Amino acid sequence: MKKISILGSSGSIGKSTLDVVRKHPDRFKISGLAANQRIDDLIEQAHEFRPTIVSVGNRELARKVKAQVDDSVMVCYGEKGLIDVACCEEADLVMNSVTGATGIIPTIKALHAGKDVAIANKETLVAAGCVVTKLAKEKGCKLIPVDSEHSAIYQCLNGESRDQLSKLIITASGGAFRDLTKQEMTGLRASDALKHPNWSMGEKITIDCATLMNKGFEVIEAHWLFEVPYEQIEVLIHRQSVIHSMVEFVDGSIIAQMGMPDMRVPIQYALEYPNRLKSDYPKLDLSLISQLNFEKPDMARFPCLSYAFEAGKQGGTMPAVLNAANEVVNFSFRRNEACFSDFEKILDEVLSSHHNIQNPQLEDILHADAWAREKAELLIKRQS
Ligand SMILES: NC(=O)C1=CN([C@@H]2O[C@H](COP(=O)(O)OP(=O)(O)OC[C@H]3O[C@@H](n4cnc5c(N)ncnc54)[C@H](OP(=O)(O)O)[C@@H]3O)[C@@H](O)[C@H]2O)C=CC1
Ligand SMILES: CC(=O)[C@@H](O)[C@H](O)COP(=O)(O)O
Ligand SMILES: [Mn+2]
Repeated sequence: MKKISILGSSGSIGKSTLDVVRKHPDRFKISGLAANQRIDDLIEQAHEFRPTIVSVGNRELARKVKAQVDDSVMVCYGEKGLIDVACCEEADLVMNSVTGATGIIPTIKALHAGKDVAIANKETLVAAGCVVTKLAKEKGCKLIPVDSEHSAIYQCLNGESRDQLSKLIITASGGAFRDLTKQEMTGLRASDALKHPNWSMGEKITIDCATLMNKGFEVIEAHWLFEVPYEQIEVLIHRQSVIHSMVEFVDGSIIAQMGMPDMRVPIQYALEYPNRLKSDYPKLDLSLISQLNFEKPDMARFPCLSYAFEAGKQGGTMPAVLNAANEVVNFSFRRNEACFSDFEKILDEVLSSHHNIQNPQLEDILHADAWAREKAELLIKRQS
């Protein structure tokens, strides 16, 4: 039995992870669960999966949870609670599926505690990839990709020699605005951006898909996970989201991983890696798909993708700044306090006024993150 702690159990990835666990009671057991605000979901999960520790966003919510779960369950809260769940003694593997830079410290603490981490929380790798990947190596812990593209690449690289890799090809649906001109995108709101063509996910990532920032983050994520230079990472729009990503080798062969757009597949692969378990998830029937389309991304319509390539290449604290400023604009956009064109404008302004620090320590990253949030918030306030 592998014991798993889930950070972000009330979210989209968290719930899909619990569904995988539910389907394989002989293989997985839940040791800890952490949510933030959605305590009703967490309480229900605690009743079903019987973790030894749970955590929620604050003390008041923890008090409510305590009154409704078994006495034996330890109930924590806040930043420390998230860390306590990540480091709980029982856990063999931590699924990090919180959103945003909140995931950085719990990932680091889990690795320090010797846990393998299944990493869905891409913002941790974007902002602190240098620190986290180095630490995982030092501690001999696995950092297993959950993001569908990175799981695909992980599978394509299985058994291959790294020096024969020629490039990674990360596929992208193109997001909700893929068929619109730049002009048509200006007036659009969060409710429009939330209509992802292929995947059902949390709101923050779905908005990031509409700006192609999600794809930009995935480029940086791939750079750190697979130690591949940015010049060897390509993005390809593939509107069906059936090929989850590809790897090209020096002989010109391309290996692709395919499947239905269902996150339970990469999640299950991460939980059971390097083995595969039987599943009853809907299978891909290629005879029902009349065509697979591919096109180059349009950086002029989607400047966030080029910001990410640029920030990744500059390295240092630049990706942390990009991530933090994006979190602020994304949040404001969802509250109708920023418009779609603010992603381009505000991120450009924050990035160009940042004094980059190369080879950053964790403190430099956290400091850059805080600086970028403040700067982006100020810019949004100023223009409204
Ligand atoms: N959804 C998907 O298919 C994919 C997601 N990812 C990545 O996985 C991560 C999660 O995405 P997704 O599941 O869609 O997001 P959701 O918004 O659905 O879920 C986020 C989860 O994180 C929790 N959370 C947020 N902030 C805190 C905090 N401060 N402390 C504790 N818990 C917190 C939420 O708690 P609560 O709801 O209780 O407030 C919720 O459980 C993101 O980094 C995303 O980029 C990557 C690939 C695919
Ligand atoms: C499911 C998943 O991995 C998401 O990160 C996905 O990549 C979103 O789709 P697009 O970014 O291709 O729109
Ligand atoms: Mn993805």
